[in-house]
Amino acid sequence: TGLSRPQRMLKAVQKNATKGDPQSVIAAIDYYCRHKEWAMNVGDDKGPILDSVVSEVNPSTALELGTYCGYSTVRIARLLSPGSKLITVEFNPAYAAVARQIIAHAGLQNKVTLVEGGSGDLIPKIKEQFGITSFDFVFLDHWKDRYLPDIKLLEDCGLLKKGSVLLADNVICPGTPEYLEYVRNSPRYKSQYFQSYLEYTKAEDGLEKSVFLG
Ligand SMILES: O=C(NCCCCc1cc2cnccc2s1)c1cc(-c2ccc(F)cc2)cc(O)c1O
Ligand SMILES: [Mg+2]
Repeated sequence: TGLSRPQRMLKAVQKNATKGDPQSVIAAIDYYCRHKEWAMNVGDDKGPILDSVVSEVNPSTALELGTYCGYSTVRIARLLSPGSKLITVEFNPAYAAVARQIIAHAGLQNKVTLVEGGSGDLIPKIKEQFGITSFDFVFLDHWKDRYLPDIKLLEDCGLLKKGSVLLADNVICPGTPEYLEYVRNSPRYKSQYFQSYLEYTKAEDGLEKSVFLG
């Protein structure tokens, strides 16, 4: 059966990107996915919106749910200040194996902790395992029907504080209707929609930024 799609993407990164240069890793993945084969990275339309929110928050502690091949992990980690930490969670071991190599190719492995497992199982263990009291920034990009239960879990575990910023991918396509309804109507969040496009396509998608009000 040969290489998987993530493995083919990794080969394209190893061939075309400069080791230790996150921007070249991002460019190599975007080129591959736009011209060779589509993949579910946040991509180069939504990516700059992600960048601007991360830069504005400048998080000391960040959480990413849904690593996939590490594209958004690299986008986030390259913007973190020295001493800041990104924890990224991936359910699929094969994806995680590729992501580790892509993150390492970008030279960002010291800023990133990749954890394998389901978000529902891992979130309650984060405080004890990583000594983190709360997250300044959370990027949601995993199972779309887990966005809502998982932010409630983050609240219940005391992992959000006043001012914590949530950024959710795919709120239009594939869509996260229950999540959107909740964050847009809850008095505990101030929400804002950033319209964009589904990665590497002309279909509409967007990111929802929600500030936790405590
Ligand atoms: O499913 C998507 N992302 C989630 C992968 C779920 C794996 C994980 C579950 C889990 C549970 N716990 C912890 C960690 C994790 S990681 C996804 C799909 C599309 C898409 C696909 C077809 C299409 F026609 C149009 C859009 C676009 C996107 O940008 C996506 O992000
Ligand atoms: Mg996504």
